[in-house]
Amino acid sequence: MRKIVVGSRRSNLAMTQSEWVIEQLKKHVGDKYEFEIKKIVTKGDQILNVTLSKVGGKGLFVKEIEKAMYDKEIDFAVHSMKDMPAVMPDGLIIGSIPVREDHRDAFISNDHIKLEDLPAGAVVGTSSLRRGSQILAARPDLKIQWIRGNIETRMRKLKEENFDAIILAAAGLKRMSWSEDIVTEYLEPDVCVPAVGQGALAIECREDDHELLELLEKINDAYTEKTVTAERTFLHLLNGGCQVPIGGYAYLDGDEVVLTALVASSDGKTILKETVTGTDPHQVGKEAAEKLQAQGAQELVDEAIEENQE
Ligand SMILES: NCc1[nH]cc(CCC(=O)O)c1CC(=O)O
Repeated sequence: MRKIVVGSRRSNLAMTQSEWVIEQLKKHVGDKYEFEIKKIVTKGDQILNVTLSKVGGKGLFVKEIEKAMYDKEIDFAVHSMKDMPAVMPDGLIIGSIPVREDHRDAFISNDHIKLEDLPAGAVVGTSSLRRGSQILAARPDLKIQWIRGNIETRMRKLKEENFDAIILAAAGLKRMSWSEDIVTEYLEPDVCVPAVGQGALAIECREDDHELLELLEKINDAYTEKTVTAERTFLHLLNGGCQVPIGGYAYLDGDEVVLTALVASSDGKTILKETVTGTDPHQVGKEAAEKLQAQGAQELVDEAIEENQE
């Protein structure tokens, strides 16, 4: 009997996600395999008081885990899709994309005041340029203040510090079984385009582990894979890391992928948004990138990268 070692960040969300994946796999393998979770501390988990975009962005959460995979200390790792770099390192692949959780952002305010009813000058906490930008586009009279920490920490800061509202991914709340009562409203993509891949998981493994790949294939979700592929193709072509407000959300309408893609300025004054439809997710992602580029998206990305290097 083969023991499969799952590498996981030690946060509650990461552990919950890893456990969820193991549960799904067990439905297909019976007791043919044994699973074990190995906790790994990443740089991103250690640096808590700096804006993520300033310390190198997404790669921070995955490097140590990838090393453990090369060294065969672990066999696969469960990541939030939105934390995955656009390009996979040599020898590693996304072996499976399970069914997506809720893709939306959840708006959580003190006294359950909705976004449109917040008084002028109210403070919204987020560490996401994408969320900040779209909130300011809808409500230029609000203030965005950076907030970091896991869900528990942010909820505590909402109550104890000078925040009127915070925004969290609905998926994280749902996976952690937080009551929906804490959510004031879910922001639909027409108000706040989610992060590319938000709510989806990526299972990363060695590309030559064919036995494991065959197993992971069983929990791959074709709908999620297709839509996330369109979103990630768009992200990759615009070369947008965490430095620029960027978002993308796709769903299927019959055979067709419908992708809404966004690139914006941090102050929310420039919002470039396009919706593209087609049957080939790569083509749809590419077309969305081209359409936004034609509107000046690359300039926004380049400006943001320059600002970040100062
Ligand atoms: N940015 C951090 C992060 N990465 C993944 C999730 C959980 C949601 C998901 O799976 O997309 C979160 C929390 C959040 O954005 O509120």
